Amino acid sequence: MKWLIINPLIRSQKRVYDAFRAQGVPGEPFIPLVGQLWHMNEANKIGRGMDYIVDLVQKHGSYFLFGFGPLTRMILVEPELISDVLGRSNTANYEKPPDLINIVKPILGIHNLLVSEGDEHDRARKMLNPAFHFVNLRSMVPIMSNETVKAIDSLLSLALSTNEVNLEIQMNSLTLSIIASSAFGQGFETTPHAKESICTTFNKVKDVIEYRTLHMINQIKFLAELPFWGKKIVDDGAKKVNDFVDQAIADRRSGKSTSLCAGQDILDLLLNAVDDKGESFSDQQIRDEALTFVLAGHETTGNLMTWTLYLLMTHAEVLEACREEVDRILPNGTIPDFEHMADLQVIEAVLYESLRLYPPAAFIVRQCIKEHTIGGTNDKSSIFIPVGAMIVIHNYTLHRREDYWSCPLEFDYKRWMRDPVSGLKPKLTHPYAYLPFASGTRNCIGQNFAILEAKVMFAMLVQRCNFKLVPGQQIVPEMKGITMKTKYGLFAYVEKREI
Ligand code: HEM
Repeated sequence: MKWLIINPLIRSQKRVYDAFRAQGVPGEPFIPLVGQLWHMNEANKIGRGMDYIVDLVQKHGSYFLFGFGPLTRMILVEPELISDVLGRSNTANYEKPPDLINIVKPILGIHNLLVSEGDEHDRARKMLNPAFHFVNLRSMVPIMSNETVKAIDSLLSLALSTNEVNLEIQMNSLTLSIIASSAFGQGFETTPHAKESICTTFNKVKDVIEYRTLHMINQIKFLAELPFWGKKIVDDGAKKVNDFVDQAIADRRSGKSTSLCAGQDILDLLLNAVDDKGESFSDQQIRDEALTFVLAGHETTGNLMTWTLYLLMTHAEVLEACREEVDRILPNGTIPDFEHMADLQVIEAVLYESLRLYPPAAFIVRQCIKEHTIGGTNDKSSIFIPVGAMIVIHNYTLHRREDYWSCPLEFDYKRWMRDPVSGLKPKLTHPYAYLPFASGTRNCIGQNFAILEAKVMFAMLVQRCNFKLVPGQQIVPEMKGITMKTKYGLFAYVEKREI
């Protein structure tokens, strides 16, 4: 009892709580084991889960303490302080939180970009950074557009048979197809039933992981190891997905399968990546990294698409501006390619604004492993961060701060339009006021891929479909697993647009 609960979940959490309170950091009261979970669940039930934190910022200011179940967290929405947590000078003082590791470990292992630390992470990041430069992603644009054509066909036939369509499910399935086809190539498309079987298994495992995370099972190590609450589904599913990826790697190595595009896909890039000494990744590392891209890359981008379509359906003038641009740059149903991307400026601005109001990664968590001070050493506003402290950078609230954004709750894509002469994006009021892809050494390696993919999908959906929101729905954001989705789905009538 003492080692499982009292020490890790009560004493150590209270120690961190007291260390912050002694410095005058405001916060909600310390309640052992449950913290403010009850309040948060009540807010979630009525669709105010995200706004609950917005309200706490109103109450306490831009940093404060909050009990996420047994775990004490410091919520941070102050850009200057955030820059000290995410910035390069303090990288060595933080790690990813153990609960994130528990969440992803069953399917991705621990040797991957998302959760590895130190030299292992630095090496992999250096080896993979070049792969995600815009130019290297160029060859994958046809995979993105081909998958979107297929998804639009099935979306339209589904709409004919069922009348209303849940766009959230459709968008997540499209982005899963794109990232998996970009990661595994031919085998994914041509092996009989591989695509359906792997996607279904992957989604089933993710659903169980989501359930276990919502019920605090993944966050508490000894609970996560017990053979209950869907653990077998996760273990069996992970084995099936891993076996498939091992086969895809073996087939690519032996030349039995190739990428689905003219150039290299993600699997080729992983196979060809070398470190400073000219050494490659092992097969197990390639498998874990490929699956990490699939997990980190599909739901985030799927949610971006869902929220963007919601905003499009509720802002007629935005739809009009997008249509005008798409019909001019991609006339008569032209399929977008890499060369069109720079010209799709309204489409791009709409996506950035959507990421501001509805960031799929609604918060970023770091655990302090070496004590230090943020906010300047002598300053009255400085905060000493003790070892074990968990910092939550709450993007959803940060992106809605009145002092950093004019009319923060308005959907105004024009704030992101590039300068027509220089082509540069407008300057932010603070570099750490907008963090949909995080920042610093652990920022999102896939952000170029995500923006490219979202531009292709969004431009084609605007070009080829008419969307109308099914009236009477409540559309509210909620954290599910590690991303922010709609609480009840996003239902729309979809029709083919004549082009
Ligand atoms: C709209 C889409 C996306 C959003 C909003 C997003 C957001 C983020 C954020 C906020 C992080 C930092 C997480 C943290 O520090 O805890 C992250 C990391 C990461 N993302 Fe993304 N992501 C997106 C798409 C993608 C795609 C398409 C891929 C892969 C192709 C990807 C791969 C990764 C990986 C591997 C990491 C870990 C990087 C590291 O720690 O070195 N993401 N992402």
